[in-house]
Amino acid sequence: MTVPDPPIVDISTLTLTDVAVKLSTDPGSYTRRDLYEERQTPEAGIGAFAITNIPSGTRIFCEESVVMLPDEADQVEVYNAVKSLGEEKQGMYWALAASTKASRDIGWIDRLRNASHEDISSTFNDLVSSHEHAWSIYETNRFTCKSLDGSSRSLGIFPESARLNHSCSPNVFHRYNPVINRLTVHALRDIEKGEELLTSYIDICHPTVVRRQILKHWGFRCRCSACDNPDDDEDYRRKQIEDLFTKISKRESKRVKNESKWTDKEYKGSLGVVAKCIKLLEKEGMEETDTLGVLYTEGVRLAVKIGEEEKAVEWAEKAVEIEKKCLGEDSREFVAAKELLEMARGVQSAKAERS
Ligand SMILES: C[S@@+](CC[C@H](N)C(=O)[O-])C[C@H]1O[C@@H](n2cnc3c(N)ncnc32)[C@H](O)[C@@H]1O
Repeated sequence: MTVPDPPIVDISTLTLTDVAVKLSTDPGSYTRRDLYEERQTPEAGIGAFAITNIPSGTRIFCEESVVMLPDEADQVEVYNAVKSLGEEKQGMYWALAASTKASRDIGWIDRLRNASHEDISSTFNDLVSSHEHAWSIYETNRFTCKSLDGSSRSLGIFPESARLNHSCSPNVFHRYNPVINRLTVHALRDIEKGEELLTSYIDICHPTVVRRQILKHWGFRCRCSACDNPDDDEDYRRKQIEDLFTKISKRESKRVKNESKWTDKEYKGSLGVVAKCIKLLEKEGMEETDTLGVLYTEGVRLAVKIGEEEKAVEWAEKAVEIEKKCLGEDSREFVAAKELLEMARGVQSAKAERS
């Protein structure tokens, strides 16, 4: 039986007001220094370490940016933004790590020279060095900040969260939340006292060789368990996951173009690919919003479409759990997942009443 298209909640169409009216409290801005401390690590500069057991889903950071600039900002704009900060925030900025190499693009140096109306020749070298230092800090510590509708991207510096080192098997999850204009960091699993809090700077679905290549940007070689013991099986599974994501997105683009001609068989085919990928992700313990969260949501849509309401409700419940754990109840993803669950339950009860 083919049911009519359900009222799918597309999170990109949820407006700020839609989400804001569902929020009752302002989360404030905080870092849970009762849960972690910063200290020097042997090889990775400063890191953040749990000083007590931290349960899965705990929000550890909820931080405002000190600098947030459009994606395309250059060295001059970054430097000017930093110099316009108050003394305390500037101090926090300059204290951050600077690991990236100088950019090969030197066009900004001409722009800097042209922008100055004074004779600065004697201090020009120092000025260029300061710009390069500000840029390297920016490049080392920036977090991506997407607008609510996902149409624009900025880069932000959040000086407390910037102390989080990287792992390809992370135990915390970071994401800029445009609803509350904060970067949030949540525990992805139960974290034991003494463990370092590690987030992933990159898409963890890539195999080791690709992850290493991307991580060169930050000037280090990752020593996490996935990179140090690159087990062929694990790498193969990550590659499989990456390929399945590509397949799912290709099928989805094809469906959008041929919506009216898309048959039940094709919906079932897509559901099969999604279910396979979900199984692999569950096995790998990749339980983030960008991996399992996205797939559960896609799976619910397909399962409802071909009349597998029980599966749809099961996955929608899991999607709600994942969004709550990774992003919290004040995220649009959580709100959308709850609405998806209500929709799936609604379709299920309507079917039960009919039969
Ligand atoms: C955002 S900062 C993280 C905090 C930094 N350790 C500090 O001292 O402020 C990123 C930099 O930390 C270091 N880093 C992060 N994760 C690392 C890792 N897994 N192994 C070695 N160095 C790492 C690299 O120098 C990287 O460019």
